Parts: sequence; C-alpha cells; structure tokens
Amino acid sequence: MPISTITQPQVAPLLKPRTTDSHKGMFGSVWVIGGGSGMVGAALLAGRAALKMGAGCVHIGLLASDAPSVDFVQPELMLHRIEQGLPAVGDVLAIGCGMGVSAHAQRLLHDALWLDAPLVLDADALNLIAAHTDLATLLRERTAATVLTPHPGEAAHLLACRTADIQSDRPAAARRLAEKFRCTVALKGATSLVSSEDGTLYQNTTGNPGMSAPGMGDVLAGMIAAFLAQGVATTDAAKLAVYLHGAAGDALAEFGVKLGMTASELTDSARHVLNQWQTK
Ligand SMILES: NC(=O)C1=CN([C@@H]2O[C@H](COP(=O)(O)OP(=O)(O)OC[C@H]3O[C@@H](n4cnc5c(N)ncnc54)[C@H](O)[C@@H]3O)[C@@H](O)[C@H]2O)[C@@H](O)CC1
Ligand SMILES: Nc1ncnc2c1ncn2[C@@H]1O[C@H](COP(=O)(O)OP(=O)(O)O)[C@@H](O)[C@H]1O
Repeated sequence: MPISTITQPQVAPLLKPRTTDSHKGMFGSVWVIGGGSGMVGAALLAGRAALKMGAGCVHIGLLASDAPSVDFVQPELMLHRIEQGLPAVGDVLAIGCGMGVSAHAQRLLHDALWLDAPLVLDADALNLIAAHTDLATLLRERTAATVLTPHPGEAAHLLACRTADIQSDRPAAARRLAEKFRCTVALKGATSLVSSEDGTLYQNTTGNPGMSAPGMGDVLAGMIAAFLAQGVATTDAAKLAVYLHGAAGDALAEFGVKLGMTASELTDSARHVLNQWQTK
C-alpha cells in the first residue's frame, strides 16, 4: 500500500481560525495524567504543550507523592495530586507521560480505558498495555477515539519483538499496531509514521536530530490532545501534531538551535509556527 507524505497544505487548515465571539469553552478541556516520582516534568511538558496549542483549559493529574500544586512557570495550568481513583476528566485525556508502572498507575489506566472520551496513550501507558493483557483487551474494545504514540522501544514492547525489528520495517510495525489495538498510531522517530485504524499510512518528513532530546514525546502527546479537544478528527489530529512538532524543531534548527534543543523551546516554537499558519 502506498504511503502518502504529510504536507503543510494538508494539515494547516485542520485547525479553523477562531471567530470573533469565541470563548474558552469552545476549545475543549484536556486532562493529562502522569508525573510519577521524579518524572513530574513529563506531565508538565505535555500539559504546557496542550495549553500552548490552544486547548480551552488544561488540568494535570500527578501521581508523585511530592507533586507540586501549582506550575509557577505556567500558572494557567490546574494541578491535582491523584492519590486514589481517576478524577472526572474533561473532553480529552492524555495518559502515561512519566506515569511509571506502579499498581496505582495500572488502576488509573484501567479506568481511563473505560472512558467514553478520546484518549492519547503515551510512554508508560503503552508499557502497561504491553505488560497486561486485560488492559490490551480493554484498549481493543474501546469505541471512543484513541491515539497511541509509541517510540520504537515502546512499539517493540507492544508487539513483543525487538526494537531492531520495528526499525527494519516501520510501516509494517505502525500498521500492525493500529490493526492490533484498533487505534490511530503515531510511530515516532526520525520520519515518524501515522497509521489510521484501518492501516492507512502517512509519513512525516519534518523534524531533525536536534529533537533527540528528553521530553519531546511528552510535548507531542499534549499537542495531539489539544487538537482533539478542539474538534480535529483523530487521525488528522495525529498528522497535524506530528507535522507541526517536526516543523517547530526545524524552525529552531534554522535559528541555530540544534544541539541542546529543549522540549520547552520546541513548544514555544510550535505555537509560533501554528500562529504563522493561521495568519496566512
Ligand atoms: N522530565 C521528565 O520527567 C521526563 C520524563 N520522561 C518519561 O520517562 C519515562 C521513560 O521514557 P524513556 O523513553 O526515556 O525510556 P524508555 O526506557 O521507554 O525508552 C528508551 C529506549 O527506547 C528505545 N528507543 C526510543 N526511541 C528510539 C528511536 N527513535 N529509535 C530507536 N530506539 C528508540 C531505545 O532503546 C531507548 O533506550 C516515560 O514515562 C517518559 O514520559 C521522558 O519523557 C524524559 C523527560
Ligand atoms: N532524529 C530525529 N528526527 C526527527 N524527529 C525526531 C528525531 N529524534 C527524535 N525525534 C522526535 O522527538 C520525539 C521523541 O519522543 P520520545 O522518544 O517519546 O521522547 P521522550 O520520552 O523523551 O519524550 C518524537 O516525536 C520523535 O519523532
């Protein structure tokens, strides 16, 4: 099956310009759940990215016992420490960034998979699904939109193979994941691939090695969640986010920021590129 390349003219119009009488209630609420001990930053990066991609409001549920109650860098975010069960999440939930694989994380993911709301599953949510067949079954049986964002290591866990096997035939791996879990899949890496649930493949050509840096995947998860919350269709949201994420990295590289690029800078760059598209 041919693989089409994701282009800017395809994805830029997916997010409609705002009407003059718009209000924040029109742009959806995103919840991010993750941030276990030592990895609170991963959830903050995802939440900040969702906010800066235009989500109407963003809540972050953190698992760490020493979780902060406010993000002083981004006080618009609403932070919650999750001690017990899943809170009433909003329109879209991104779960897994820095979450860890504790029994608590496993229970939260189990309850999230039951939700009739769009989900973005990243990082440890994917590792938990790979390790627990009951979670994998719940995922396959979901009817609401779901996007998986594995890097090659996580894709290998999900398909019970080696990372090298994933890399040797990435299109086949992306399609197998989409078909196995009945989801949209963004298989990350240099030249990320998006597969729709039916196995239709799209290849991304934006991005560069400067992006091989911590937290870049967390930012991507937050971006996808924000676009879903704003009403972009599932596979389109993944294509838009993957293209824009890479284009934001390319804009930084053109500016001379290659080695040492940070995920926080990439988020600001993505906001700039997105706004440029909207004014054209
Ligand atoms: N500030 C933070 O709190 C951060 C937390 N993070 C969290 O840390 C947890 C562990 O995630 P990691 O991804 O670091 O560790 P993992 O152990 O899941 O994956 C790293 C391994 O996966 C393979 N891999 C990943 N990308 C690959 C590629 N493009 N090509 C080939 N192989 C590849 C490699 O074998 C690599 O060593 C996640 O929950 C994540 O969200 C990270 O996102 C980094 C930042
Ligand atoms: N060489 C590269 N070229 C293009 N994109 C890259 C490159 N290296 C990393 N990326 C992108 O950066 C992100 C890294 O995500 P991930 O591996 O989950 O990192 P983390 O777990 O640290 O957040 C992915 O979206 C990936 O496509």
